[in-house]
Amino acid sequence: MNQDELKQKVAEAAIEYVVPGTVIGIGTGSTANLFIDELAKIKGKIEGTVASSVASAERLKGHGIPVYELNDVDEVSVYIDGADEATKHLHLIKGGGGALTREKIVAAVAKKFVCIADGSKLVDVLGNFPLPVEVIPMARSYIARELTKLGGRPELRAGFTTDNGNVILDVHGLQIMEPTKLEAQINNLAGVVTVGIFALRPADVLLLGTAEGVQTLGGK
Ligand SMILES: O=C[C@H](O)[C@H](O)[C@H](O)COP(=O)(O)O
Repeated sequence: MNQDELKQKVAEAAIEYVVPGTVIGIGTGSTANLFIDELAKIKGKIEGTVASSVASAERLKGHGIPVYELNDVDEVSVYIDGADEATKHLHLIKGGGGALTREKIVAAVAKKFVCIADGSKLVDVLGNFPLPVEVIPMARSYIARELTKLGGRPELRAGFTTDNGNVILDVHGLQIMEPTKLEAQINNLAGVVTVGIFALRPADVLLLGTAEGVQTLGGK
């Protein structure tokens, strides 16, 4: 099976985690898009969704699936989203598509976070994938200097603005041995909106698409 077929398998498997009659949190990216297409087949069974990006909201609406503002819902039963890297501890790097801030917010609200990814995303140590950091534009140079002090090589994502009007620094060359510590450290820099490490609030379940089938890591 190729990577797209593996993504399709985990998108299908994630349907099992949809809680009928509730609001579902929806991630961003190619794997989340496949999940949205699967969700469309059972859209009558859910109350609606909250989306972590404008792009996902548009795709959901295109399927006729209700999309609510997060501020208008009391509860998100489950958040389903992809990742750029994941460990067996369910720590993640996210933000390859630039949606990390809204993703972290919806993940924080959700009772359960189900991460869906093809098996190539599983790593022993996070950091081979350049770590996305969303930054307020006026703080870009300062934050780049601070990230360099932490051992990384930040690169501005050229020509890209987030849904929140900010820029992304992609940090190369990090070996993230202590994800929770680095997440807190980078989040504490004035001007950082969000760092793409998801370790303080890791996934609860990781569904990995492999040639042998869908593997489940973490709780049910
Ligand atoms: O900002 C984008 C998100 O964090 C995505 O979940 C991540 O980049 C993985 O995307 P894909 O499913 O396309 O590999």
